[in-house]
Amino acid sequence: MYTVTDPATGQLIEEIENATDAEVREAIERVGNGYRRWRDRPVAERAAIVARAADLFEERADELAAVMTLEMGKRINEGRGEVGIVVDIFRYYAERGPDLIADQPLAIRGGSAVIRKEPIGALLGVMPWNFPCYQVARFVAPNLVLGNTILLKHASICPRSALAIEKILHEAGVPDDAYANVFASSRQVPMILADPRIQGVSLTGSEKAGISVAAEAGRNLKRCVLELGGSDPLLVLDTADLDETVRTVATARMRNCGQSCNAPKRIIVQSDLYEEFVDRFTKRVADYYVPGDPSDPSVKLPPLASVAAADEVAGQVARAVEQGATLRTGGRRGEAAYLEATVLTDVTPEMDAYREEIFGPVAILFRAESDDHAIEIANDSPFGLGAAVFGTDPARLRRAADRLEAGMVYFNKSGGSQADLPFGGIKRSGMGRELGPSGIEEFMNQKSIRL
Ligand SMILES: O=CCCCC(=O)O
Repeated sequence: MYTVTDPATGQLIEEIENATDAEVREAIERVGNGYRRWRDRPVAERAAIVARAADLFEERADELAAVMTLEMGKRINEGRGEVGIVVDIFRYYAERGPDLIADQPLAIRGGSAVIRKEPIGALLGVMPWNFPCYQVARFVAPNLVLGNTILLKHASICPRSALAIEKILHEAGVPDDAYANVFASSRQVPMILADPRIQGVSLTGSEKAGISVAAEAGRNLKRCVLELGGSDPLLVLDTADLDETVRTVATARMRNCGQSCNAPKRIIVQSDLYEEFVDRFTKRVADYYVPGDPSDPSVKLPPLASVAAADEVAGQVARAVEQGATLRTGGRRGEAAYLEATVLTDVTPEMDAYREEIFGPVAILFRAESDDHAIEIANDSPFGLGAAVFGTDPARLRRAADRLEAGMVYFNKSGGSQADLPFGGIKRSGMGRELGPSGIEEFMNQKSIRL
């Protein structure tokens, strides 16, 4: 069942039946048959359609933000911000896409060749609830410009976002056999991947979902991009302005109610700053991140996306405390899907919280005795999505960046996607890249033509 439940009140608003197997098969057939027609249209036409989609997303930013607030509790202003990134992504691929997929001449021994950049077919996208519009955009925009067609299975708590996105794409001129939303269940994903018309899958989601989709993709020899969890480290090596660093780090951790794969979930602070940092950070979190109605633009801490998500995170916090961590602030569940913003310290490698991802408004602070120690703690994780280093000495920042096991490193800033910068991780954070030039290459046939 796809459901709309307001996480701020717990009220069930709408239920939508899952698609039947016959409906899923019909959708596969549609995007499978539509592939050659879409691929054969000139790239300039596909890019113009993607540019029109950008305009429509921009026009409907308020409407989309309101849908996200209702479905998964996103703060209304963050929803508008998310749609802003979506617009950038569609515009980036509309403008840069045609060049990114132009023939690439290659001098080779004994002659010359050209790398022709072609689409591969119909693709499946399996998308999560934390950024209902952005996650779809970074998969869909490059692939539509390239000439692939798309079957989209959105998260079961975001059916209205899924339909609003489909409507925009169709109104922009994407034919309904080039993009189709399907309310499939996770159990129908293997059947979709087994179909010969589907050539690849992109999943953003949990490690568990990644393992199951990767296994099906492997069994069926389908290409796959996985953007999974993270427990990103943020290193504070030194600072010229502690209050500003504290504010920036707290904002990064609490953004989207802490439900970002690339949020800085482990904050590692040099020992000479540690005590002061912990005090000021705890005060900032306790005073500023007061829970409230996500549709009120002045509210800083919305509910989590669902009661189940809030229960899970509250359970992780309780277990950490049982295992010996210090709870500096927060930790209590509120009504519906609310959970107080939380700060934990004294988390040790023996505790579950040391290694697992905590997908909610919970910051864990660690003390490091040196840069090397900070890097050692940062790398002691099964994940490798992003990392951030804060400091004033460019040489120390660069040295840390060289040694951090992560797909992305940011200096004096934490995460924050941008259309032209590749995004992705290593280790258990997944494989492949989205956004930037790399994002259009994942489902591309780089055909070698020996002239
Ligand atoms: O959950 C991952 C999405 C990242 C969003 C962002 O960087 O803005």
